[in-house]
Amino acid sequence: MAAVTVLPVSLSARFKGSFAYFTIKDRLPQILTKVIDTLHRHKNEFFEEHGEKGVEAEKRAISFLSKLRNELQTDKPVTPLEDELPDAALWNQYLDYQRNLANGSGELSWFQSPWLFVECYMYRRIHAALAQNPPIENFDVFKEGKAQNFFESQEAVIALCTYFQELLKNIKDLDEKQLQEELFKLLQVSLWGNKCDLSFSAGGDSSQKSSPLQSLGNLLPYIVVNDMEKIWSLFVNAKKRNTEKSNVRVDIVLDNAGFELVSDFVLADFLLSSKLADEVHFHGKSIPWYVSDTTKHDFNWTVKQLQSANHMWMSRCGINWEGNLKKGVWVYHDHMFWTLPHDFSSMAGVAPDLYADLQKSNLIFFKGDLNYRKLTGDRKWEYTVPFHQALNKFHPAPLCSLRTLKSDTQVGLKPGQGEEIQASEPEWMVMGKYGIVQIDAAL
Ligand SMILES: O=P(O)(O)OC[C@H]1O[C@](O)(CO)[C@@H](O)[C@@H]1O
Ligand SMILES: [Mn+2]
Repeated sequence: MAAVTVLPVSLSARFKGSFAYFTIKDRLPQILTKVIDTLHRHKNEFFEEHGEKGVEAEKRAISFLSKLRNELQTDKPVTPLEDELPDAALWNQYLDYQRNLANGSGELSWFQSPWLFVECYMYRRIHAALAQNPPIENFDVFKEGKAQNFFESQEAVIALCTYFQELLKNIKDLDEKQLQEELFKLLQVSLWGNKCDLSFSAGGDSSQKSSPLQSLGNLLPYIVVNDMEKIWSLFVNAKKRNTEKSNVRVDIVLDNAGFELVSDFVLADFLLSSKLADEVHFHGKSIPWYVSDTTKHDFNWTVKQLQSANHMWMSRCGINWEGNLKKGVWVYHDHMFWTLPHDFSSMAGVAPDLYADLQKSNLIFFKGDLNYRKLTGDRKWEYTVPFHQALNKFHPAPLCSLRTLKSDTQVGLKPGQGEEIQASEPEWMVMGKYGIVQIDAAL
């Protein structure tokens, strides 16, 4: 008989004093308040664009959001979605599933439910507040914040683009060792780029201020799982095996727009320019999500911003990247699954088309904290549980998480390692100071 794996409990605000508890109690209401303020501030714009209809829609959206905030703060049951958006049925099935898991203990409230579920649910309701209210249905309440993060990171973007364009000049002459070193640097830039998300700071300033390359050495000790050597082996093996027959494909499941996205673009460009890979597939969100996550609009906007920048190397990057998209060696995808509440172990069942697509990849990078939570099911794992086990059969292809820790779940540590860091820095799992480059692949 096959062994049945017992999964640990889900993180949840029902554990008073936990990070989930503080997130739901403090941070989520703050985010909702900011969203409401944003809509207020755009009232005139809605009027100018759509007349009275625009203002009425804004009022309806605000009242829907105030009701949502009230439900959250008074720990009301999580209610089925009432809109007719294409994913509503899947959401409501998931809500039923969560209710059944709770052993029919009645309605599932905000503070009693799994954290991952209610947090995703809040963003889905924010989306509904707009999507149900034409003519402002396409307004992205987080757009301004994402743009601001990009502009405030300008110096870091310039430093990175300049470094990269210099590197490209002699990339053909680099030997294996040097290529490996450059790959490691750009992986780390993309990893630390994940510090710059906006839901963590509840929409406050979180831009990249210093030069992203200079500090890498100092940050190295904070990478608590470092599988960079394995990534290198994976590329070397993939090249050997694939020679002329088929392309080496890398996928990047994106996280935040702003500096992090630029760091992902640079990594993707490096993989092609160094010929370690032949095509890169990016996966973004189809609705505004977790304040700073990348949508198709953010993706294209960022490439355009770089292209038209008043700085030679920035614009060179933007022009090259636009070219990559036109040539089809860079491909942007979005899929409804990324904004469902399910963890990734359900992907093969819920979104078999996406799973099948990812199976074509030689290596999938998952950026950021939320993706890590979804990879590992957002559970109270022991630190030493192997990553492969926590993935709970999710394995479309070799995969790697590039994530700074902003939630209290972490697997794949050495015995005693977690306890040791905890002793010197009790908040280490939630402060965004530590990071992982964690791979699951048969090498
Ligand atoms: O952009 P990231 O790295 O996925 O982080 C999202 C953040 O939102 C959270 O879900 C907190 O609300 C944390 O897990 C994390 O801090
Ligand atoms: Mn994010």
